[in-house]
Formats: sequence, structure tokens, C-alpha cells
Amino acid sequence: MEFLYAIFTILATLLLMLFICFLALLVKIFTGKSIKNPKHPPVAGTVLNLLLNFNRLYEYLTEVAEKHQTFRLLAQDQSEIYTTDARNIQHILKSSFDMYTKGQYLQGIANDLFGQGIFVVDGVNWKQQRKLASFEFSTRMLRDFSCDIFRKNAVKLITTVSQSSMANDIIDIQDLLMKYSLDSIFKVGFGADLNCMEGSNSVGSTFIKAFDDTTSLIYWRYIDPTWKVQRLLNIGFEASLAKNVKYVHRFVQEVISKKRDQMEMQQNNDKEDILSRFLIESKKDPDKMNDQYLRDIILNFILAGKDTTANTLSWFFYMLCKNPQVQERIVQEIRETIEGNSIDEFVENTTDEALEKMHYLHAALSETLRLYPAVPVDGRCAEADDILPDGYKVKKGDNVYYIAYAMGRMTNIWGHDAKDFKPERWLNNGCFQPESPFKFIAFHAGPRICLGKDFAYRQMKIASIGLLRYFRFKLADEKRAVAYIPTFTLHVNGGLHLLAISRPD
Ligand code: HEM
Repeated sequence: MEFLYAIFTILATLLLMLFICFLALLVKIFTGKSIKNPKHPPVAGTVLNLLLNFNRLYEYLTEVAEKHQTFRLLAQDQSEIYTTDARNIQHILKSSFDMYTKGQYLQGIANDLFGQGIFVVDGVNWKQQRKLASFEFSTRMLRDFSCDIFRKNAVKLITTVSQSSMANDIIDIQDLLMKYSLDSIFKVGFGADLNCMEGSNSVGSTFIKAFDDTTSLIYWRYIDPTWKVQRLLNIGFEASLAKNVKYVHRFVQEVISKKRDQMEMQQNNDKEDILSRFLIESKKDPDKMNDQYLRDIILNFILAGKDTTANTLSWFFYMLCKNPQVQERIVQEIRETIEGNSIDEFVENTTDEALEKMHYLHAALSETLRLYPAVPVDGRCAEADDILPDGYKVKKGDNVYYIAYAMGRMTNIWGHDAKDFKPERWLNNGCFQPESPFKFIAFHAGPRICLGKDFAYRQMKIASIGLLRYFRFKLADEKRAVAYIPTFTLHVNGGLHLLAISRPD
């Protein structure tokens, strides 16, 4: 009885909070001076519209963006401005970089998990991490080490798919690719083996689950206006979030301690992984670069590298099943470029040189990211009043978001066939032609453009070349609708179920 009473009290508190938010928004709608002012972006609704359309969030934003290139949704304290205008995007991400930051809103939401990591911080902290990480990412050592890991893991990927193919089993390719990318980023990040793909490490599976649950629950904070109360009372989603964050932090902390001990024992080993290189760097400034700081850096890299590439590859395979002629065209390019008698020899031959020759594959991956950007919506917070290049006013504290998902589908940006999957649009005489990063915004743009872009393309190419060379993929159930779950990245809801048919040599 007492338990039921507690549940009732919690639900009543949450409903009351929602009701207060709703009233606050109503007051704002009827009294807000800027609501009908044409100098401000048109109001398309309130943030409650996001909650009501949660399951089709990006379709909803696309529909509104088709009517207004820039619009806003009212929130309690500020406006949430959304834009698909490349001029505005260049302004917030580059020309007025210092005026648009990650902001306290995002930091308040993401801090519990990502602490002081590169994704969340601004100013001096960001500059220091960016400088260090850019240097590491440009080294030949990291490039060679990571490609070597991608190849070794690609062999495991092919072997796993081969077993399912022989048994005629359905494969959840997204699940497998998640494991592939987590094993890879873990090895490149920490120099440690997680072995998720082989399923030999139950600790690895528990870590993935805790990490995934944590990121979904953090994302929910954008939608749920009652999350702060839940956190304060340690109830509902927030109670489960707190438990998961604790587990993830403890896990990473242990990896760091182990690495430190290992490095002290083996003075002369090659410091190829990112953590070892940051640990060496930390000796120069041990007070600032303490274990917690290193934990935040590494967690941010896992977030950056795991879901983005695995999700993109999943949508890529989905597109190839929907467009079998593109699948065959890629296989033709693979056969023309890379040879090898055994799987090991073939994968070993996916050298940097070979990857660079594969223009059509590069185009097909970019086309996937145009329609299914791994980060579908991203934004910045205005630190001062401003006017966007399209003439609309922004108030200090407003968030300005760009909708990458909508942009890829807009005919005013990509032409009448914007919604079609056409790798050819990226090619000129068979050679890949890059687009302006403010138009093709999947990797962000300006000084904070994705640091792992080349790294990600190499990883995605090595995995897809290996899989497509040995198998033809088709959807296990053509009738099953494929949709996304709205989180930080574009995740296929319920996985992507495929059949892999062995290709003759
Ligand atoms: C298809 C794969 C990927 C896509 C689409 C992608 C996209 C993005 C986007 C949109 C951002 C901007 C986030 C923001 O500041 O709001 C970003 C930042 C970043 N990405 Fe990626 N990413 C991918 C893979 C990777 C990988 C594999 C790594 C590293 C292992 C990586 C490392 C980073 C880092 C460190 C930043 C932060 C840069 C900064 O704030 O200065 N990314 N990425």
C-alpha cells in the first residue's frame, strides 16, 4: 500500500510539473512580444510539439522546415530556433564562432556523463583538447594502428556473417556493426580488447548496454521538462540514469588505472592507442589532466566513434538492399581494385592506396550520410543578441539548431531528386567531388568540424568492402518498416535484419 502511495505521489508530482510547464508556455504564447514580430523567426509551436511527435521527430521537423527555412519553438525561458539555411549555419559555426557556444543548457543536460570532455566544453578547455586530439589524429602512427585494427576486426566480421549465412540465419547487422565499431574504438582508444563481436566478453556486453542506456536517458532530458525534479528525488528515468552513469564511469576509471600500471611496467612499448598518448601528455600537467579529466576525454571519444559509424553503416546497408544496382556497382569497384585469394589476404590488401581509389564507394557512403546523417540535429547557444544572415533576430540564450536530416531532403538544397538515393550526384567523370560542409553538414563545419571524419570513412570502407566482397545482402522482411529511434545519433529502431548470401569467387 505504501509503495502504491509512493508511486501515486511521484506520478502526481510529474503531472503537476508538466501542467506548470504547459501553463508557462501558454502564458508565453499569449504575452510574448516577439510572437507576431516578423523580425523574429516564425513560431511553429512549442517544445511540447517535440514530445508529441517524438517517434517521428525528424519527419516533423522536416515538414515544418519545408514551410519555413528558419522557425522557432517556444520553450519556458528561451526560443529554440531551427534552421536549414546554409548561410545561417556558416554564421553560427564559423563566421561568429565565438558568439555561439555549446552553452549551459547542453552542459546541464550532458555533464553528468560527459563531464569536461570535448563534446561539452567551450573556450580554453575545448581549445586544449582540440589541439591535442588534432595532433594525435594527424599522426601516421594512429592512422596505421587504427587501419590495422579495422582490418583485423573486418576479418572477424566476415567470419561471423559467414557462419550466419551458411546456417541461413537472419543477421541483425546493426547489432553486429555496433560491436565491430566498439571493439575497434576500444582498441584504438585504450589499446584494450573488448571482444564484443566474438561474444567472449560478458563485461563488454554489460558496458555497451550501460553506455547505450545512458545516452538514451540523457537524450530524454531534452524532451522531458521534469527531469531535474526526478534527478533531485532520484526517481523515474533519472534513478536508472544515475545507476548507469556510475557503472560507466567506474568501468572507464578501471581501464585507465590498468593502463597506467601497464605503462609503468613496460617502459618501451609502442604508445599507439589514444589513452597511452594522453597519459604521456598528462605528465606535463598532472593537476589538470587528472584521471577524471582523462575519463571524460576517453568517454567522449567512445561516444564520437561508436554509434556514428555503426549507424551510418547500418543505413548504408539498408540503402544497398533498397537499391541493389548500387550494391552491385560497389562490388564491381571492389573487384576492379582489390585482389586476394583468402579472406585474410584480401582484407590485408585494403590498403590506404586502394581505399583512395574507391570513388563510387565514397560517394555511396556520403549519399547515405546526406539522407541519414548520424547526428540528425545539432546546434549552438547564442551568447549575445544577434541577427542571422536571413534577417531573423536571435536573443541571448536562444538555442540555434541546424537540422541535417531535413537539409538532406530539401529540394531547394539538393534539387528535385533530393529524396532519392543517388551516389552519382557526388561524381564528376567518376571522381568524387566534395560539397560545401555548410550544405553537406553531416560532419559539422567550421573550427569544430568532426575530428574523426577521415578515420570514420576508412573504418566504414574497410568493413563494407570486406562484407560486400563476400556476401550479397537483402532485407530479411521486405514488408517490415525500417524507422529510427530519436537519440543523439540516428539509430535503426529494433535493428536491421538482413540475409547474407555468399558470393561466388
Ligand atoms: C560517420 C561518422 C561520424 C559522423 C557523421 C560524425 C559527426 C560529427 C558531428 C556532427 C560532430 C559535431 C558535434 C558537435 O560539436 O556538436 C562531430 C564532432 C566530433 N567528432 Fe565526429 N562523426 C563521426 C565519426 C567520428 C569518429 C569515428 C571520431 C573519433 C574516433 C569522431 C570524433 C569527433 C570529435 C572528437 C568531435 C568533436 C570536435 C570538436 O568539438 O572540436 N567522429 N562529429
